[in-house]
Amino acid sequence: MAAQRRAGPGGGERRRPAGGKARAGGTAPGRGWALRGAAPGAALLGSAVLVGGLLGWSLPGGRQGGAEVLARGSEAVRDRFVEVACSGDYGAGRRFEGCTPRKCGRGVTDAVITREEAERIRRIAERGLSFGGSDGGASILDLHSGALSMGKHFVNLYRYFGDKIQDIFTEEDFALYRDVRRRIQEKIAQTFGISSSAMYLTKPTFFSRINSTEAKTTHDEYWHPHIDKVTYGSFDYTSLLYLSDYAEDFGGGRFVFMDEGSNKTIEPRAGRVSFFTSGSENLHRVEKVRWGTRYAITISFTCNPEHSIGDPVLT
Ligand SMILES: O=C(O)CCC(=O)C(=O)O
Ligand SMILES: [Fe+2]
Repeated sequence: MAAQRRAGPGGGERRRPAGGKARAGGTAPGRGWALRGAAPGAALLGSAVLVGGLLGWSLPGGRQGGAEVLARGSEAVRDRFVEVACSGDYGAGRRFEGCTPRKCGRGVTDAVITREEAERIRRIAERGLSFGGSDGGASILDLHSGALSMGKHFVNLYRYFGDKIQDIFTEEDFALYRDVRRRIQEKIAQTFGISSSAMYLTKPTFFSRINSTEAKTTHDEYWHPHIDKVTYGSFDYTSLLYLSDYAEDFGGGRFVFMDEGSNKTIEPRAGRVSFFTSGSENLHRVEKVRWGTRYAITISFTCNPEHSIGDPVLT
């Protein structure tokens, strides 16, 4: 799902956290939420460079109804990686040595974050989201900016609660969030052969909670095909940490890489990390959730230090 970069919600900016990585700019992260319509959809599907190298890919999950399953919910995946040819999306702008993708692809692992950690993280999301929630089926909470879905709009949780925020989140919550982010960053760096210190957390990085309630605004329309680099601009590497189980906690809601000729599906599983280069080699969508509630975090990285954001801290 994609938080929209334009159209700022009432969320606005949280006071600058002390410490953490320096953030240039300081414009409101977590602005809005919803895809830019279906704009990147069909046209990009045709033009995307998606002919994967499929290195090391031995059909682990098997085929299902015309789509290949890259990772089933019922299996614990140690390390799975599928290389795809990089699109031209990384050439036009500045290239950052040790970070800008030379190797592109998709990885899935259930071995970086434990199910127990995922459950603790999900409780943080549930707590924060309990103060708001979209009227439609898709709500977000961005711990970096404080943006929280509320009805048809967004509010800023930090502005709303002020110092009382410490009654909602604890330092341990934030420490766990930081640690999870760091381990995912290292996994991405190792997999793509880049330097972890040359990549930076970027915005939006946010929790999502999706149920089957009908969409009320475009912010609720998470299911459109999109390319993260196009939708969010600064992304070079996208990661998703799933916090609930496909077919147990919710139905529908699978993640789909839309390749020419065939789709590749990832079934969410608590503790599962899926990560991929953010260019048009990885056009994707999320199926509509049919029942239950699906929790995930989108954690995004950039190679451009100017787009870096700091970890959230309780101040
Ligand atoms: O939650 C997911 O599986 C995907 C989310 C996504 O595509 C996004 O945040 O850009
Ligand atoms: Fe996305």
